[in-house]
Amino acid sequence: MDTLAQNPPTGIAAATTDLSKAYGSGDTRVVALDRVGITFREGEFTAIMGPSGSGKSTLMHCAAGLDAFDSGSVRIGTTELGTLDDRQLTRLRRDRIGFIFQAFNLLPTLTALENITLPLTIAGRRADQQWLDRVVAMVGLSQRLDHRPAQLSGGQQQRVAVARALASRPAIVFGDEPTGNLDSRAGGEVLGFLRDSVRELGQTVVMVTHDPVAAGYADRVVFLVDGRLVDEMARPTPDRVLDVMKTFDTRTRTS
Ligand SMILES: Nc1ncnc2c1ncn2[C@@H]1O[C@H](COP(=O)(O)OP(=O)(O)OP(=O)(O)O)[C@@H](O)[C@H]1O
Repeated sequence: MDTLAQNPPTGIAAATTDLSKAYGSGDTRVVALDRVGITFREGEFTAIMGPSGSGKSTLMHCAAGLDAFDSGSVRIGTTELGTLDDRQLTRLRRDRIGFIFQAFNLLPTLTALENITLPLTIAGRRADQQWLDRVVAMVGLSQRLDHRPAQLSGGQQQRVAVARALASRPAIVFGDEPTGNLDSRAGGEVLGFLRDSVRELGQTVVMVTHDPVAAGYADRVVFLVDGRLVDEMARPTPDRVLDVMKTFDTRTRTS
């Protein structure tokens, strides 16, 4: 697939416009996303934060083509997800999007290298060896490529998952609490690698997190409350993020 021809550079890796989604109906209807408009620029690291139930995971899943939405639009590059059928959507996810989840989701019988290249193998694509070497070196796994997941620490396993997400050089990488299962040191390493992938490799990364320290690694933080985008912060620090989160606690308690 000639992705460049289909997707001329726009500087925008992904964007949502008036994105809305509700679960259930009648008395049990919950509006998870309420007309969310957000742009993820190429080469930028964005953290999505907000109180529990504010719609973070729903936003990520809709933006990544994992979940259907009710109205509005989502685009990856210049491709509108609403125009794709299931088969095209599956292909877009496979070819253009990288995923990192809280659980590492590695296959236990495969080596680190086989896990990293598995999505390419499934897609029938050859790895760009130079790119793969850079990614593997960046996450510090060069000496451990023959190890199986059980022979790696949690932090190392998540580094394999980071390399797997980057291996196809996707348009955008989505992480759902990627450090949720790691201690603070291993989590800090993984976040450092994600930041390096943005700084050194020009990747675009979007991460859902509860952790102000994790958000401090991002270039900007967007805040959701009750399915709405309510605030945004450039060059976040953990303290400033915490201050904003505290105002949400107060609002929730007094509403
Ligand atoms: N499958 C579902 N069925 C019904 N309601 C759902 C479903 N998934 C999410 N919701 C509701 O939609 C709202 C947003 O949920 P979502 O998981 O996106 O929030 P979140 O900010 O990611 O929460 P958390 O931080 O607790 O993971 C919540 O009120 C949640 O209860």
